[in-house]
Amino acid sequence: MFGGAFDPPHRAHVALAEAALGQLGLDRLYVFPTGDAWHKQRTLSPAEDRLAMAREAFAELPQVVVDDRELRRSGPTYSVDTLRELQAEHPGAALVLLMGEDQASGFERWHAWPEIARLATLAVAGRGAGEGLAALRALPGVRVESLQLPRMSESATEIRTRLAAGQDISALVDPRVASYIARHHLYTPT
Ligand SMILES: Nc1ncnc2c1ncn2[C@@H]1O[C@H](COP(=O)(O)OP(=O)(O)OP(=O)(O)O)[C@@H](O)[C@H]1O
Ligand SMILES: O=C(O)c1ccc[n+]([C@@H]2O[C@H](COP(=O)([O-])O)[C@@H](O)[C@H]2O)c1
Repeated sequence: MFGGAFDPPHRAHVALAEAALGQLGLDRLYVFPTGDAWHKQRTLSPAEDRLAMAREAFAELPQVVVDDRELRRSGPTYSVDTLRELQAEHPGAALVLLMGEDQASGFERWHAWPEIARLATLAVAGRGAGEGLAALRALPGVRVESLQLPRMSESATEIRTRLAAGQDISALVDPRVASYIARHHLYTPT
């Protein structure tokens, strides 16, 4: 499972998914655009736009299923709820939760994290100096895998900032995502 605001999805998200598919031998990767991101300060772009962009961004990875259930769920989005559902739908499957290191550093603040740790192995991609991974490994009962991929500086924040300033984002996102953003006038001052 790979969850995120995907506001917008960018090249690092896709590289992380590819690395996980290859290195962990995943049969399938469910991508979940977040519904109500209780842990983020800002209001996210509309669900339909983030879902459509995620579908475009991951379109070339046949093992990826972009799933809208977190967008349809009411109340705050908790990954533990999604993992419980996946476990019920795929009895006996070994579940893996992907995340970047910035999320790993705050994992002990996630809702019901000990249950998440029982339900899934956490696979973490580097994004900082390594302290997020160390913090995660120090938590009791957490199974951690480290994904090997070059450090990528892309962030959705940078993309939104560049668009607001009228700058080019073509190096940071899939061309189909760039086209969706342009057609729907996303992230530009009105
Ligand atoms: N450059 C990156 N390297 C590694 N992991 C990343 C990177 N960008 C995003 N991720 C991970 O992808 C997941 C979804 O991230 P999200 O959709 O919030 O993107 P973001 O670029 O972090 O967004 P924002 O800048 O708006 O906070 C998170 O687990 C995050 O850690
Ligand atoms: O379940 C939680 O409590 C929880 C707390 C923080 C983050 N998450 C999930 O982690 C994923 C990445 O979050 P973000 O902020 O990087 O987009 C996304 O699927 C969030 O729903 C989940």
